[in-house]
Order: sequence, then structure tokens, then C-alpha cells
Amino acid sequence: MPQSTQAPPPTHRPDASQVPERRTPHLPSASSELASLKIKLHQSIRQFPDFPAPGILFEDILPLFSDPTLHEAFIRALELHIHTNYAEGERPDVILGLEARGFLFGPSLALRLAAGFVSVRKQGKLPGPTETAGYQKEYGQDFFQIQTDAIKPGQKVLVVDDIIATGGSAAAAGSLVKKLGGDLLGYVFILELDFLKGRDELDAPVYTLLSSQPDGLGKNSLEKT
Ligand SMILES: O=P(O)(O)OC[C@H]1O[C@H](OP(=O)(O)OP(=O)(O)O)[C@H](O)[C@@H]1O
Ligand SMILES: Nc1ncnc2[nH]cnc12
Repeated sequence: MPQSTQAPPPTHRPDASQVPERRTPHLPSASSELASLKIKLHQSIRQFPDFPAPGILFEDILPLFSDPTLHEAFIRALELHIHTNYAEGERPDVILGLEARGFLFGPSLALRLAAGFVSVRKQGKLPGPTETAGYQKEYGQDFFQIQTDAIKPGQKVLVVDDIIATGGSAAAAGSLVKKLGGDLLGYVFILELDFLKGRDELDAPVYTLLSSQPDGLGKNSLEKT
């Protein structure tokens, strides 16, 4: 191939005084990212007055899972929370999800953390030997069960659920972890109904992404038809 005989283009050497200052692109910090995620999460949660019983303002977290971008950001926020708050070697071996809404994100979080996922179910759903704990929740009472071999003594366990209201459900799950000899690391919730002071019922650290809707019966509130 003949070599090009064309002269190379002149090197452009601009006058240094005229070069605009090069700026580092603005990268949002993890905390500002989390703050904007929290706003979006709040906006996605809907409220239904008088469901499932008169006087209960039901917080519907399901729409957050129908938007894949929000869903991904939510799981990422929980993963970041674990990585920044628990040193390596102190992280959960087991994510314990509470039926039913703890099942929506427990398994995804467990995979991200290379942890196992274990289910706590309502009474009568699990085969084989089980442990049982009864509890009172915001709108009724129930029983939780866990399979006796689901947690090995000494395993570090993080309990996850969508909402903490009175704390009854979470406290019952924590008691099951202890019955099986697990090391209860703490609790993670999407939303806390803080006026019910449910966290006072729990004897391990509690992390919630969001607290009660700031606007009460606000724009996300759907009137009963
Ligand atoms: O703090 P508490 O007063 O105990 O209330 C919180 C619990 O109530 C809801 O579950 P629910 O039993 O209604 O069942 P579901 O997830 O199966 O719909 C919620 O998902 C929590 O598990
Ligand atoms: N107000 C509420 N909304 C949704 N889930 C709940 N679980 C307990 N109280 C609740």
C-alpha cells in the first residue's frame, strides 16, 4: 500500500488562556441517590382507607414492583445498606422473609448478598417439623411457622418484610429465629408506620427505607368505592 504523501493535519495548540476549565462531571453521592429513590418510592406507595377493616389506612407497596427501574433501585438500596452497615464476615447468612410480602424482595436481596433465603409462613402451610409463634398485628391475630431445620444454630439472620406496623409479626419472626439458635442480626422494612411504635417491640436493630406517609391521606390515597 503506498504511503500517504499528504502532510499530517497541523497539531492544534490552543492558547491555554482560552481553554475552558475542565470540570469533573457531577456524580451524585450515594446519599443523594438514596434520597431521590426514597421520594420515588414514597410516590409509588398507595393508600386505601378502611382496608381490610374500618379505621385501617392500608399502605399498598405493590406498585413499586411493577416498575422495573424502581424495583432495581430499591433492591440496590437495600444491598448498599447491608454493605455499608455490616462488615464482611458480619453479613447475613440467611435472609428470612415473612409471608407474604416479605417474599417479594427477600429472595432478590438474598441473591445479591450471596445469602440463603428462608420463609416464615402462616400456620399450616409448611410440611415437616415446625416451630410456631402466635402474634397480634394491626388488624388481627395470626400464627407464624418455620421449618425447624431452616436455620442452623449460629447462622446470622436478617428478617425482611414490607411493613412494620405494631411490630407483632416481626417480633414473632424474631422469636422463631432465636428458638432455632440463629443469631438475629436485625430487621429491614420498606415502610414503618412510626406512630404505632412497632420498633419498640423488637430487640435487634431496625432499618426502614421510609416512614409513614408524610401527607396522611395525600395524593396517593385512593378513596374506597
Ligand atoms: O407490624 P404488624 O402490625 O404485625 O403488621 C405488619 C404485617 O402485616 C402485614 O402482613 P399481613 O399479615 O397482612 O399479610 P400478607 O403479607 O400475607 O398480606 C405486613 O405485610 C406485615 O407482615
Ligand atoms: N396499615 C397497613 N397497611 C398495609 N399493611 C399493613 N400491615 C399492618 N398494617 C398495615
